[in-house]
Amino acid sequence: MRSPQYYRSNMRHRMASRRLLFPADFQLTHKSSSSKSQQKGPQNVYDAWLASRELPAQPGHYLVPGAPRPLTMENARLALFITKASTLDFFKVLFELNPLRTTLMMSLNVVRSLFPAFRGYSQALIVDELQSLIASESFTWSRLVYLVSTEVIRRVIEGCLDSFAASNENIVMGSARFYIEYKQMEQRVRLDVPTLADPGVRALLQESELFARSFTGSGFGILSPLEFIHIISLLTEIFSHIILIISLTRGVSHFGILVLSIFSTMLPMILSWFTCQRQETETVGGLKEARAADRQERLRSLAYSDLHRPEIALFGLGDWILKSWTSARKIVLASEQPYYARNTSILDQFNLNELVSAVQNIPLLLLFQTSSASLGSLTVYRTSIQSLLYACRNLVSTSKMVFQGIFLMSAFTASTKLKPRLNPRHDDVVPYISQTGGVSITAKNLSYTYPGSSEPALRNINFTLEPGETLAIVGYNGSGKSTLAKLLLRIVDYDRGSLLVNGVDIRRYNPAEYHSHLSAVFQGFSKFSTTVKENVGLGNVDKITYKPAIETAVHLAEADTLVKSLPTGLKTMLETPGYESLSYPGMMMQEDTTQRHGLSGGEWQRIALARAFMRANEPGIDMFLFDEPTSALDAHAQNQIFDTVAKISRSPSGERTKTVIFITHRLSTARRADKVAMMENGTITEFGTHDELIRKNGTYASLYRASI
Ligand SMILES: Nc1ncnc2c1ncn2[C@@H]1O[C@H](COP(=O)(O)OP(=O)(O)OP(=O)(O)O)[C@@H](O)[C@H]1O
Repeated sequence: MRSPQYYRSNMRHRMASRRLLFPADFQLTHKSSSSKSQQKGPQNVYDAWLASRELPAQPGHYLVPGAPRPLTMENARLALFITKASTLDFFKVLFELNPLRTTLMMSLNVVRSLFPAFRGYSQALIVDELQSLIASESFTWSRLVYLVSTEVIRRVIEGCLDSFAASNENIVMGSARFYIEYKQMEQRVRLDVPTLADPGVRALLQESELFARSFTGSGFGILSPLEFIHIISLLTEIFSHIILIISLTRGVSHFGILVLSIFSTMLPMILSWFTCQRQETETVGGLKEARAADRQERLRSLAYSDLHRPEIALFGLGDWILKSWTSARKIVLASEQPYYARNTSILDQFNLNELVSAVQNIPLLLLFQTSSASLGSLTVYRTSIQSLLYACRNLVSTSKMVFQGIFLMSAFTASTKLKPRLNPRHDDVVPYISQTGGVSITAKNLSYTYPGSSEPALRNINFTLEPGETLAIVGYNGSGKSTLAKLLLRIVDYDRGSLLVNGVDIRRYNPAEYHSHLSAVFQGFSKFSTTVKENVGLGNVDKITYKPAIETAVHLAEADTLVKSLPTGLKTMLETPGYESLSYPGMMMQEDTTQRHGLSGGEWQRIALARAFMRANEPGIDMFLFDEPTSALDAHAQNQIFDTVAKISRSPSGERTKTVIFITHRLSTARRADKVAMMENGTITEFGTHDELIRKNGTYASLYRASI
């Protein structure tokens, strides 16, 4: 059983997240966990989204992300609220992406919805003409040929219009998809570790992702919000059929006609089942598109990956990811156009079912030759009934989809308002100003508990570091060394105490700006699924294509011999654990002919060091932080790396220019530092120079003696 402290700690994190995540219009109050039961309605879209997920009669328990909302009065009210609060704005944004084409799309949808009624009328004229021809003494074809030709021309025009409307719709949808996906990616790369650790944020982003995928024809296309337009055209269609039926049935006993109409509805449905069988899975794209699809997916998973989040933040990779993804995505989207065009050819508009349906009129002609009602009227009536049935059925299913789509859209809208939790309020931001020699750090009573943990990982951390000093953090496993490093690098925020960097509260720096003055190697550093060159160059994206800078970094990390030994040197594609190439739906699978090369733990460590050293010679880099940078290196290599670090943290004249912090289990390297922090159970128990701590004869001294 969990202790009350656990729940208090959990609650504290949940409430803290709600206070910090949203701007003023998304300020959540304590009622949010049971918002459905509140008399007052939702305050904002997030509230409405959360309330729609809440299980009835179980406040605080939520449907899993993506689960359909039951059709209840309460959910209908929430859907209405969301529609009023955000849907129109959202459509406005989409409209502004492509005003002309969107207007055209909407107008064409309404016009096309009138086609079935026209079609029925046209068929009726032909049938009437046939009837009068058969009944008349003087049989002439001219009028019938005229009507049939008109019908053929009408169908061709209709087919062309349909084809044009479909390709126009495809372009509108394409730009909407791009916008939504871009916004999604943008949010992912901007959000920081604490924001993404929040389960509420995760659920919100998951539903937002489902929404983005609803724009993909081959994904959750049925949930597309553009179904709203479909509803309008279905309503227009239903309306036109009703008008037609009313005008035809005035004064006619239509029971028999109704029965026959329903019967004739069945035949096209059976035929449509058969024609569905011939549809094949189409594949498109060449090598270029396949590569773009592969790269797009790799970048997408990079943007979504929690594993890479710290380095994405630290090295400011957000823009690079977006830029690279944009170019790959555009290639993939362009390759989808021909596929769509093939699917909407004019031939497809000549639907076999409809021709059969027209043929069905001939037996009807013979059957009802004696009826007082015109056979044409009967035909119109029958096709109208048939279309009305289809349209009503479509309306119900489309409305259901739109209902679910509204909630997914609200997740997207609310997610675009998420603010990275580490970003200071606009009024609080202080620009980072470099000091001579490197950063100074003053930590006072720092404490930190991981979300969901009952025990703090750090408690009452106190120490001071002057500019240019070197600090070694040592201690047992799990004593909090890496957590302290994440706090110092502003990857996570502390709960209590204060942390001054250059005399300024670290919380007042813009994290991206602060990160641009640091370089680091994390304990679980990233192994990017790309070339050696990119793996190193990502340490300074501005120079990712500048070979001399990459070669210098490789040299500093003593990785020259390694790179030379690889099959294609810097261009060698590295094999990374856990990465699987994904193909884009509908994309032809290409044989991956590129040989990927695996590296040993120590070799990967050199690549990670080279990445950090990409910033070594950049002006304004004030601190290096290495979390066990040489744990996999042999003693000789380790000494060489520390010599390099000592060299690059000084100017050519020997003055210190960077503060260096390293975490190590090898106490022989710790003695190279100006100061040593000995950590135990989440706190610093001993702090001073190596000699001071040896003289103190405490834990550090005994560990040191044990290591030599
Ligand atoms: N994401 C996390 N969520 C919850 N607890 C965590 C998380 N990461 C670390 N901890 C806990 O925080 C404590 C400190 O972990 P930390 O990684 O800082 O230790 P460390 O001193 O760096 O260990 P090592 O020497 O093994 O690298 C540990 O008890 C660990 O279990």
